[in-house]
Amino acid sequence: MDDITFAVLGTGGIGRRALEVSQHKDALTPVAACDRHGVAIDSAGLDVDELLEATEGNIDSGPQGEDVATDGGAVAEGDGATASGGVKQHGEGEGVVASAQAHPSEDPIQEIIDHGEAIDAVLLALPNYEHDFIPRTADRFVEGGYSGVLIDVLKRSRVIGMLDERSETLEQAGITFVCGAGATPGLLTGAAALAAQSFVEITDVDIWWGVGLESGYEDNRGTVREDIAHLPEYDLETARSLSEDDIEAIVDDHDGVLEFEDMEHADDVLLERAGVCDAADVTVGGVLDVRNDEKPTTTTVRVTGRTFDGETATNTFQLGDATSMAANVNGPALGYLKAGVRRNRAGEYGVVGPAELMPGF
Ligand SMILES: NC(=O)c1ccc[n+]([C@@H]2O[C@H](COP(=O)([O-])OP(=O)(O)OC[C@H]3O[C@@H](n4cnc5c(N)ncnc54)[C@H](O)[C@@H]3O)[C@@H](O)[C@H]2O)c1
Repeated sequence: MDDITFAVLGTGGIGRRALEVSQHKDALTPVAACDRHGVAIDSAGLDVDELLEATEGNIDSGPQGEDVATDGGAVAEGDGATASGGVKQHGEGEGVVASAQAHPSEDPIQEIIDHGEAIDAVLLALPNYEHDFIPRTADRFVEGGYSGVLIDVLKRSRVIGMLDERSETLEQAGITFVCGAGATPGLLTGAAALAAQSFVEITDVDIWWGVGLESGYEDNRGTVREDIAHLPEYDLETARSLSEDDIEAIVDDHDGVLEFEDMEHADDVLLERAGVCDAADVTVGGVLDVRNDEKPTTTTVRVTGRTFDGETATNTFQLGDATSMAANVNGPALGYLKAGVRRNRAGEYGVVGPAELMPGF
């Protein structure tokens, strides 16, 4: 496969690690990266080591007032450090602007769109507090004349429908949109689609994940906040308005271990749109331990079905306990990105999920 140039929108917990993991994948050249404060663009390839080093301990994470939902995204100087989202601010400049390759921007996403012709794929590692933030960002790429791959690692089922509504527009623009392509949904959805191949009828898909995040906690506060929204007593709106102290109090109340059941994770609709099973047959839950790096439970996908010759069985897929969330989100996201580029170059446009990039059902 020829070289692939790509951009990362959002250099938070996920986006930074995506840049790092890309150094270990063949033929991937990161040419642009932005957060809500600024943008780094170099068509010859970003110096990832410099960018990561400069932004170490300087992650601009979490929601900031209303700006997360705005199209531009930039906020006034100084806003971030005091906002509820909490900027880890140890260097000069907020977020990505601490890198010598980056400059402050009023509208960093637009700057990347304006360089779209030189970018084969764009990974959207953006927050998901506003359900339509990622779909609206896709609209901006269409309006800006972009034709390439867009890929996200979103979690919520309802966003997939919003992307589906845009399928025709994306197709006409020549965009291949790979949605829900992180770990879950993403890697585990693809694993379920593969495990389903033994069966002619699927009765249940059960996804149970474990994440130990002690050393990654600081860098992944955005994800922890979004996960809190899945607890029965919270929703996206209430989770978004929590202060850092509120989040610490919730974590303390649970002794650092948050357990989730029946999560609204898009694995369900992504398996349904691939024809594997009904969304209602898919359950997702898991355990997040922010005080240990060891996983509190082994991540397991169980696919139960009936074979053509009348047997009922369960195919099981497990992740190794030593694989981190960063490894399980970013390896697959970049792998799916490459699969998306292959489709795009073959003239296949529109919305596609991770299960559709596996053997057909
Ligand atoms: N599918 C999976 O397995 C999986 C796993 C983990 C995280 N995620 C998802 O990944 C996403 C990112 O998570 P994270 O922990 O990196 O979050 P984060 O809060 O650490 O990072 C978000 C980044 O987006 C930037 N941003 C916000 N608004 C912007 C704007 N308007 N313009 C430009 N940049 C903007 C922020 O500055 C920050 O750099 C979340 O939606 C999370 O749910 C998915």
